[in-house]
Amino acid sequence: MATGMVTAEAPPAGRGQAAAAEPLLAAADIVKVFGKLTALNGAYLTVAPNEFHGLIGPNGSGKSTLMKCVAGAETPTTGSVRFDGRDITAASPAERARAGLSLKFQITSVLPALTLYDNILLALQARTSLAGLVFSRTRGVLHDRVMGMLEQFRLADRAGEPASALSHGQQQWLEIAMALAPEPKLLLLDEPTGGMSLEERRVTGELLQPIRAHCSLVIVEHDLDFIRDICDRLTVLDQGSVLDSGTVQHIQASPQVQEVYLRRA
Ligand SMILES: Nc1ncnc2c1ncn2[C@@H]1O[C@H](COP(=O)(O)OP(=O)(O)OP(=O)(O)O)[C@@H](O)[C@H]1O
Repeated sequence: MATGMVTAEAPPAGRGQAAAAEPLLAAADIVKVFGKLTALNGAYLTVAPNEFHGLIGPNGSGKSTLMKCVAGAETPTTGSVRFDGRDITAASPAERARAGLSLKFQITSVLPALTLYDNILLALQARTSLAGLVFSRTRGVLHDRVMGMLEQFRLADRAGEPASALSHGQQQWLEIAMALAPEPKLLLLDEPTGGMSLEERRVTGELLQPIRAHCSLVIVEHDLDFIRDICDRLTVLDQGSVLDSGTVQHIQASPQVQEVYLRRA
């Protein structure tokens, strides 16, 4: 858990206050309208390099929609998304991936009939250009990277088995490994511990910690204990707007946040 000062996070520049240094991700003033429904109404999300950031809020508060606006799966009606010094508001999901954004959503993308090894290899090759595949000494390099990812997620001894043989939790870890294979700067996870046992959740927290050295994380989760344990900062959405954003300690002490969660308990 973070041990920094108990401070609320400033809204991003453009909402009245200048940010101290440019964050890795700054989604600002995001509005998303679906027909007559306003799913996001001026939401924002700011993430620093190497930060683990949790996005929480009641059902239907707009968490997944905000993640999709960051990933490019949805286009904001208005607002802006800056990533690693670039405005990516209009960039395609593929362009965002090349810029260093990687996402794993609730719906799995593991290919169950393929081995764990080939699932990771495919994830690596998907981000490697054809020229890179043809001209580089790829096989050996990619082999080391595939096995490295499998080892990091405690799956190396099962490399040759089909992904369908894994437990639900292990499939989630394989998919996180696939999302991390292209070495992104920011990983987006939407409810990665859904359907996991308590022990699998605990291990998931352990497996994620080392990525902090080279990658930031935005994670949507309903398990507040899990998110409090692994995140540095939290943003709380309610009815499409940010209720509060700041360190875990700040959010835990926030009267507005307590009011929303108590109101719905
Ligand atoms: N493609 C869509 N078309 C129409 N309405 C949508 C669409 N996607 C989301 N919504 C609506 O937008 C609102 C926010 O949905 P969203 O899935 O972002 O919330 P959430 O906080 O992730 O919810 P949950 O915790 O239940 O997953 C909801 O009312 C939802 O029904």
